[in-house]
Amino acid sequence: MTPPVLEVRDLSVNFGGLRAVDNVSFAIARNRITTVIGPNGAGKSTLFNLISGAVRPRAGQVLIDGVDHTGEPPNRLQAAGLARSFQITNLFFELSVAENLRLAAQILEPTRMAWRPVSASRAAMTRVDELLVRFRLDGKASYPVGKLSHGEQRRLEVAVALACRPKVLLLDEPTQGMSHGDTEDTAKLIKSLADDVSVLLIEHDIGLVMSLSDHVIVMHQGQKLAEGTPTEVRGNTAVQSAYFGHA
Ligand SMILES: Nc1ncnc2c1ncn2[C@@H]1O[C@H](COP(=O)(O)OP(=O)(O)OP(=O)(O)O)[C@@H](O)[C@H]1O
Repeated sequence: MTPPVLEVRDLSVNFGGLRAVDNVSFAIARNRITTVIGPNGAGKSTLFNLISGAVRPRAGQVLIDGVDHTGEPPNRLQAAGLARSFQITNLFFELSVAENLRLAAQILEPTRMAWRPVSASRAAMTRVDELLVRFRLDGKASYPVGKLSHGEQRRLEVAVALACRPKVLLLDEPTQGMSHGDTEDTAKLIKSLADDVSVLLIEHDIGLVMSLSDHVIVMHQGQKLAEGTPTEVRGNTAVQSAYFGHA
């Protein structure tokens, strides 16, 4: 049987006396959108930090395609197929849109080509062109990132994360701070990503969660409170009282 593309088993971490993530286990399905929800402080970002190698777990395992990658640094996890989008913070604002994508896509070049200038990297350039079109940034390829709108910067951020053709993409609140129109566009874009990549998302906009997700994981006080389809989760009384504020 094919293993899940990403699985976490009994993942835990403490910050001082606080168990920020407490024995959390789940698997995400291939080419599906799985969303983590939960009130502020529930442990969602910490869970992402554990999965992406930013924080080492105290216990538990992170498996990609059935292989244990627990505690590996982000670059090793990226090589194993895991990418994370960082809310604009890893864009180079003074470089152009295309240059940002080229740098991220450079990893697709064979190692023996690594010394060549970025502009001579055929595999990377092909990927950049694909992403520019797909993310509707082709008209702005030569713009410095600092000149893009907030919505365009967020879109570029996701494109940069996808440049290395990951198997799993972690997206932390991809629509935060966006206008209504940009949020709708981004939702459509994320939906279309699942053709190529399995997506794990943190999102607060519950309308978006319900329309976008194939599967929802609910966190509360560091623990997994429930998981299921959006309808199952919404109908769960424990989730209603912990998250929606009524039962
Ligand atoms: N580096 C850290 N050191 C100490 N405590 C931390 C650290 N990171 C997170 N915490 C604590 O761990 C708990 C979980 O935080 P986390 O940011 O993962 O929650 P969250 O669900 O992502 O919340 P939000 O929706 O507000 O972003 C919180 O009580 C937080 O204060």
